[in-house]
Amino acid sequence: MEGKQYSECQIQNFEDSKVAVTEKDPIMRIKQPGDEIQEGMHGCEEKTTSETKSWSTGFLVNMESTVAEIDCVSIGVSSNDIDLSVLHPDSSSLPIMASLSEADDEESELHTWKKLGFEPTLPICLKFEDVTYKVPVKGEKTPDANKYILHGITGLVHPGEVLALMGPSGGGKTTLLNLLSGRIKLDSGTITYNNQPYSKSLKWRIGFVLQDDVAFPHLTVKETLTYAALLRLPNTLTMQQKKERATYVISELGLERCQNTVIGGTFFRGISGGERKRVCIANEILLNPSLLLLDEPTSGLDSTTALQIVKMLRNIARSGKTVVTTIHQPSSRLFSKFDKLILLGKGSSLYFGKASDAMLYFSSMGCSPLIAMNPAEFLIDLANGNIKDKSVPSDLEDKFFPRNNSLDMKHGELSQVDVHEYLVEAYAVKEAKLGKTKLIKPLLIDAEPRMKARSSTMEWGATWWDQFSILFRRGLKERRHEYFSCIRITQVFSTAIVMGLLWWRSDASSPKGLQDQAGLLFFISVFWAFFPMFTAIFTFPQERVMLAKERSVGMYRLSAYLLARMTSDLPLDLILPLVFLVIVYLMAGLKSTFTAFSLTMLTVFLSVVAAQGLGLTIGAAFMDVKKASTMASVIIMTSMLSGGFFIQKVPVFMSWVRYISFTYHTYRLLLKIHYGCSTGLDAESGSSCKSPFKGLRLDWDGMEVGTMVAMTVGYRILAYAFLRRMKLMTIN
Ligand SMILES: Nc1ncnc2c1ncn2[C@@H]1O[C@H](COP(=O)(O)OP(=O)(O)OP(=O)(O)O)[C@@H](O)[C@H]1O
Repeated sequence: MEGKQYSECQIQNFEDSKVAVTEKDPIMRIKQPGDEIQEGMHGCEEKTTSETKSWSTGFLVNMESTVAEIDCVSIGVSSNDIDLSVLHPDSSSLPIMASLSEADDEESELHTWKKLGFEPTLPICLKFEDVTYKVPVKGEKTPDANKYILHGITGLVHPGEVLALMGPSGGGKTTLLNLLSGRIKLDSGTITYNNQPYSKSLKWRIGFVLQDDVAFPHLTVKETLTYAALLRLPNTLTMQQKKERATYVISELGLERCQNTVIGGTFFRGISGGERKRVCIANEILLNPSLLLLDEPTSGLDSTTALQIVKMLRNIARSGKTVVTTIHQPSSRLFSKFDKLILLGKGSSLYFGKASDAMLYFSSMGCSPLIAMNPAEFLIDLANGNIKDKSVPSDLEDKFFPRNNSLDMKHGELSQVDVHEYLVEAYAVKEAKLGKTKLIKPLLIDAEPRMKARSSTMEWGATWWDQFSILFRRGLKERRHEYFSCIRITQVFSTAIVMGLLWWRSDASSPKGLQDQAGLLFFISVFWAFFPMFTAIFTFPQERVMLAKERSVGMYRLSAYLLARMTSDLPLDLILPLVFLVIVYLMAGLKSTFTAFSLTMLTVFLSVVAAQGLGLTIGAAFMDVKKASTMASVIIMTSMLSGGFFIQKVPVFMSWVRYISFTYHTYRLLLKIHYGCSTGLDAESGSSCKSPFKGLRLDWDGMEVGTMVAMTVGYRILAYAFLRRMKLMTIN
């Protein structure tokens, strides 16, 4: 097949997608009789003059019939994009192509895709040359002990193309993708976007779909995408336009059927895996990125769903975007959808070029499948150094074996390392022969002025207030299940009823009864400090990944998020204590005046928000539920013991502890509300208010309230500072 696999076709007229094709080199051999049926690949390189567009194409199609030759390839064309299908100048002799109907489907999909009312995308030509990345080896003392994850990777992808990064697990695909996205810094080599290095302005133009992308499990697909649109799309669009964009993307990605279904999580079902991947892609597509990077968008999906996703990516690319995706084990049909391919093995490049040429490249060095094999399987095998069921290149044989060994013996003896080394060397020779500059000669795209022009206007998608209100609404929706969570409600109800029964109609007129009631008030202080604190501890560690992801794409300000998060939690945090107190109050017979009840309620609210602040701070400081809860239990113990109920006479050097204990302040406030300022002067304490408790002043001085308010605010400021630090750690 060598030498004849390209045809030069010129398009002279492309009205209504009808094209006239003039063939300069009419023979393109697709399949020779007796060959295994090969599944299709295509690639194209566009050359544009003022009058005509021409492509040199390499194109193989699925063929059910045994056809020796086909004269030409081509072309469904619209003004900006090309979509290849197979035609023959003499349609009467056109063989039945398995892929024809599929091409028609894609054409119509492409057509609808292009109707997207998005602003034109800035085309990005991504070029990377000699990209090397290494990490220090842990435990090695010498500064030079590094593990090379990528060695000198070179490649190029144009707008309109899909570049696949393929290779075995651990080959370095994700690392390369991260480098291309600007998330991590390369050690040597260059990565350019329209011949410019990475800059902050590009952040808005690059969409990155992570391998295990995260989404809020309790939001529906529509809610997820609408909130993302409201927060991420530029301020120049109205709220209505942003919502319309979300709706449009939902329909374009075929998510209408599941738009009202929740995303789902570990313990409850939501949308399917394929739908989830599409939601993640939709999340990035919303922004109309110029460069879309995807890490394993098809992993865990069945072959039909995976094919749908890759077709969609191809259509996205055809609408003017540059798409780079990692892929594990594509089927041959799926493989045929890629324009370019980089085959990585142990961090080295084994092939870069048109996906359709990959098999030819390896066969040109004498390495072809000996049995029927999916091209992707063949390539992954090679990248793993597995030469079984493949012809062994003579150079490889000569290099590693004496001339008189039999072939079978040789197969047995060839190690994966030998094969890998040979392929790396062979590719380096090819690169040297072709010259890297030729291999990665980019199309000239004069995008610099446009790149600069929009960079400053894309800072925040919404004003601070809008961000706050959107995040507040999203928080309410995401946690609506918690508001009606049976576990929490049962916990509070049952504790209240048990307490009410234990202190049933308690009487504070006797010293013993008074002591019992003080115990009840102390328990209320403890419960409404620890319950909200423990709930708050989980907030940031649980949302850490989501927060880091959303902040890394500049979705909102941290202050807007923090305030929205705190306020959207308040309804539940205030309703539950209210219900609790009503039950306890009625059953336990506490001071039955409206003022006493209202003040008790306010005190408990204050305790809840202060304790919540501490919980948030601990969570933000550790960002790890286990560490945070260990720390919290120590604080709780200290706070409870120094609360003033168990011990009155604390050693002087430990007396300060009580002032940072909110149990202490809450307890004292409750005592003051219920027993303070009864009559006369307290002889023992010298206070103007007579206290029924020995040595305890119960006159109002505002100290407890002041301290609790200071804690409420102070802890939140601390939490903010810790979250800011997390931002520095996780986001470039
Ligand atoms: N920060 C790091 N420190 C140490 N090793 C790392 C680091 N990042 C990546 N690696 C190693 O580099 C290699 C390539 O990792 P990478 O995640 O890029 O592979 P991959 O091809 O994407 O694999 P998979 O297909 O399984 O996701 C792996 O061996 C990985 O353990």
